[in-house]
Amino acid sequence: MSSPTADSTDPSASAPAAKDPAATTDPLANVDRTEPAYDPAETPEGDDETLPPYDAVLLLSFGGPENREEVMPFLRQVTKGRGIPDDRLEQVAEHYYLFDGKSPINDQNRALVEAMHGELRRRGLSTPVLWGNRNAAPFLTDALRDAHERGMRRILVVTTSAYASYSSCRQYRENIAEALAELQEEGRELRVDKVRQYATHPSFARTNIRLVTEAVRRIDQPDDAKLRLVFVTHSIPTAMDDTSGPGDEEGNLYEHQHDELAHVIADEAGITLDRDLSSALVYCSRSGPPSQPWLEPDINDHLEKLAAQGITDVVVAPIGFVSDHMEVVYDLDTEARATADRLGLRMERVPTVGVDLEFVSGLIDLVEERAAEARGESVTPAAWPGEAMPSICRRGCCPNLREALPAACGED
Ligand SMILES: CC1=C(CCC(=O)O)c2cc3nc(cc4[nH]c(cc5[nH]c(cc1n2)c(C)c5CCC(=O)O)c(CCC(=O)O)c4C)C(CCC(=O)O)=C3C
Ligand SMILES: [Fe+2]
Repeated sequence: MSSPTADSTDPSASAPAAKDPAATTDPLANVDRTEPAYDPAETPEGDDETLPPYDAVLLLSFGGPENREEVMPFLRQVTKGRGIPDDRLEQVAEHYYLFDGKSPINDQNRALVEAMHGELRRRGLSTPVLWGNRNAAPFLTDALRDAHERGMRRILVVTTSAYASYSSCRQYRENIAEALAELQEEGRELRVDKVRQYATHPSFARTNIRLVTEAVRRIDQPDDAKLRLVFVTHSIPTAMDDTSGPGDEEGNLYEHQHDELAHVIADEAGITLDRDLSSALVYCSRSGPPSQPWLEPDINDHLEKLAAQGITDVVVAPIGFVSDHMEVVYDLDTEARATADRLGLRMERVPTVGVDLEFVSGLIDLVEERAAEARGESVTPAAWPGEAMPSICRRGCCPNLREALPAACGED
């Protein structure tokens, strides 16, 4: 590989959150920063093992703004071509302004890139870990161009989205196809594969089980009848949920995967703690016009109902999100917490899986599994609860209901 040069897409060019005095929250307070920051541009050459056939792993995420000036351009990028009125965007922007325009998501991803690289290194692998976003710098196209500049040709993508559905899976595949087409016009040929969606990977379940179990211990409410587990995910239009899945006419895989995981977590935490833990799956961050049905109930409405039933303590577990971002720090830690306070409910928010070692180790298991598959070796994909999602998405799965667009990493 030729000697790499750092440029503006280099994630290490920005200071990590822990060193940013302007940060209003520090979601990375638990990150071990005693090791020097990982710099993908400085991957040592030598006889370290890589992971054939891949030259690099790329973390693909949603992206978020980091200051006030970036908020409206970010929101316009997210809703591009969707005709969302500016006053709706201004309303969402207010959530970001509460945090000085800085979403925690990018710092979380910088830490995750570092953690994934650390886990690869622990396994004796020197494969670089790159980072690209759909909606904010470093943009995916720029990250892939940079990889091509550095001589890389085959890239393995891991997204920060675990479940089935258009928004959580196919939309990322469309972004990859678009980026590859753009680069092809520049004469740059790259091949990109993706690890399977990991909502049904055992390490995702086990990490969430442990985090919920610890949160129940913290809340100190011994009466099962007064305590509820509240599992939360991003609401999506019911039409999007109805068509989520491998195109087998069944649909509703988005909701089903969350529901199944929520039950396993409640059961397993209950076994560990010898308690009978009741739970519900609820939603946050609904957008779209009121006339369009989205998945319900909303977490705030659910908290009202629980309080009316005499519940005093809630453990809120954001299983739909792999790290803290605006939905977590605003919709849950700000809005839902205010609702809980008003109702006199004690609320314990469970951490997201973030850079938890067991979760990160599971991601790298998936990376190794996908590489073995690409080398033509037979692999038995671990899955619990439920079934493994395919690493090459099925034709027609999780369709784009607005327009058919090319998507990478699938049969169509
Ligand atoms: C399933 C799902 C995930 C989880 C999977 C994944 O992680 O990808 C997710 C993540 C995220 N969604 C995010 C932000 C936004 N989502 C929006 C809009 C929408 N999300 C949807 C679904 C999802 N979204 C849908 C069906 C819409 C409406 C239609 C559309 O526009 O596609 C809008 C537009 C404004 C509004 O209408 O609210 C914004 C600003 C951020 C960044 C937060 C930060 O900055 O920290 C993240 C991680
Ligand atoms: Fe969203």
